[in-house]
Amino acid sequence: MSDLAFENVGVRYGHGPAAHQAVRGVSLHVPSGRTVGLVGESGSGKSTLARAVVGLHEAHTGRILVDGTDVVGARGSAASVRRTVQMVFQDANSCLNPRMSIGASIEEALAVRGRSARRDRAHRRGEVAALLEMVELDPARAGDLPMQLSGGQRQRVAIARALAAEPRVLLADEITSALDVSVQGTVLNLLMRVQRDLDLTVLFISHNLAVVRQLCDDVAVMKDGQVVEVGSATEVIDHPEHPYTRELVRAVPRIGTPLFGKGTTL
Ligand SMILES: Nc1ncnc2c1ncn2[C@@H]1O[C@H](COP(=O)(O)OP(=O)(O)OP(=O)(O)O)[C@@H](O)[C@H]1O
Repeated sequence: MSDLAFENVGVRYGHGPAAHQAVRGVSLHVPSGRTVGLVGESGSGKSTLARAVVGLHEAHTGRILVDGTDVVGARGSAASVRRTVQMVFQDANSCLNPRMSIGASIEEALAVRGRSARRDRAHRRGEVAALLEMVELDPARAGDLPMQLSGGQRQRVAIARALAAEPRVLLADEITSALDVSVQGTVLNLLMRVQRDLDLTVLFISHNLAVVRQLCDDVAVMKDGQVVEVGSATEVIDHPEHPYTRELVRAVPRIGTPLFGKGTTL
């Protein structure tokens, strides 16, 4: 378990007058072992904020604290603290080499983190098998290529790769939105189980307020690079205070309500 805190974080793209301020003065706390949802319309800065934690973008103001250590521009021991944070993306293909078996991909993630690098082959295979089992994939499939797996299975492999690093904080960026609706639930159930079993601290980015309400303890709402409302997920979604949150909640289609005029329902 680890505590993740954003203090007055700003991230911009580009420099000078043309710079685009994607994240502006965000302060947010993701307490140890809790799951916090991050919602907001497309372009509100959710991915940028998460990517700044793992160093894919540099925050130009503020601090990002993992267990009290600032990981912005981290070097040395702070860089090793940052490695306790792993991110899973919407598109599993972005982290999987199409020519590498899924077992080799997971083994690579183990080696990068120094786990297994000096162990013998049988030991490494055992670790890969355990990770595949953890994400509910048959270890006998370790030799499969990504293309031999379904989208949901590939996302499980991406989660296994992230877990190979023994993270304490997981950033989940729209991890089911590229998947068929029928498999989204199984991947989300897996995430919930893994979070509980490993006591992970999770920042869960999603457009799906119903999922956030079910999965998350708290939720933060982002608009134009800023957090405009934060609170318990049920409270914020059931009783939104900020006009923008109300708009987001209103935009969620409800079963039985007309979608495109009379007679068309979900
Ligand atoms: N690499 C980039 N270079 C320049 N601008 C970028 C870059 N990535 C994102 N942006 C801009 O920064 C803003 C925030 O984008 P970001 O992807 O963080 O939003 P988001 O809330 O995650 O959106 P989505 O829900 O669509 O993923 C947007 O205006 C976007 O166009």
